[in-house]
Amino acid sequence: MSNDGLRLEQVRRSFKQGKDSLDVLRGADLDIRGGEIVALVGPSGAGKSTLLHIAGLLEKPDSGEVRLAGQAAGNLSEGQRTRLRRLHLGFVYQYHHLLPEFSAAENVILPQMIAGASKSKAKARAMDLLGRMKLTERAEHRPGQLSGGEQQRVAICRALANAPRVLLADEPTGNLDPHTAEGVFDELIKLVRGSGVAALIATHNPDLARRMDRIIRLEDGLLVEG
Ligand SMILES: Nc1ncnc2c1ncn2[C@@H]1O[C@H](COP(=O)(O)OP(=O)(O)OP(=O)(O)O)[C@@H](O)[C@H]1O
Repeated sequence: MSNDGLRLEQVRRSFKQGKDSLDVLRGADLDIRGGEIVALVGPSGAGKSTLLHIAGLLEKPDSGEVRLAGQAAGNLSEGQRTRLRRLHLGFVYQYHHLLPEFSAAENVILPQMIAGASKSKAKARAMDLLGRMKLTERAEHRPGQLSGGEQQRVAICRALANAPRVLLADEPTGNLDPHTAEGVFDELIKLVRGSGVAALIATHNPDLARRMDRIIRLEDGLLVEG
C-alpha cells in the first residue's frame, strides 16, 4: 500500500570492526504514516542513530529500500537525494544546532528561503510556528539569549519550517532537565499532531516514549513493535 510518510524495507547496515563485521541493522522494516508519532527505543549502541541517518538519507543502507513521501530513494543520485531531503525531511537533534548569529525568527526563515519561499511568506510561517511554540516574544532573540528549552523549541520550528512529510528526531529533549524536557516534548507533540507529519523520535526516556502513538524497539538489528 502507498504511504506518503516514511517506509523502510529490509534495511541492512554493517560496519567493519577490525576483522569482524558488526551487523547493526539486519533487515529493518518500518511504516509510519502522516500524522503518526512513533517512538524509537533500544539500548545504547543498538543502532538508533544509524537508522535515523539512513531514514534521513544521510547514509545509504548496504541493502534494502527507504521510501520517503512515496518515493524510493535507492536509485537516486546524490543531488536527487538532497532535493528529497530538503523537500520532505525535518531533523531535530539533541543539540539545537541553531545559527548563533541569527535571530530565532531568522533561523526558521532561512531554510524556507533556501527552499525557494519569498521572504514575506517565510516570515509569516516562521512567526506562526514560533507563536504556536509560545515564542513570539523571543522571535528577535539570538540563540545565545534563549534558555535551553527555548533553543530546542526554535529548533523544532526550524525542522517543521518547510512543512516536511517526515520528521526525524534523535533524543530531542536529551539535553534538558526533566521538567523542561516534558514541556518541550508537549509542545513538540502538539505541533506534530497539527501538521500531519510522520514523526520518528528516538528516546531513552520511557515516559516520553509511552506518550507517542506507537513504540518501536530496535533489538538485535530488527525493529519490533512494543
Ligand atoms: N561509522 C561507523 N563505523 C563503525 N561503527 C559504527 C559507525 N557508526 C555506528 N557504529 C557502531 O554501530 C553501533 C550502533 O551505533 P548507533 O550510534 O547507531 O547506536 P544508538 O542506538 O544510536 O546509540 P545511543 O543510544 O548510544 O546513541 C555502535 O556499536 C557503533 O559503535
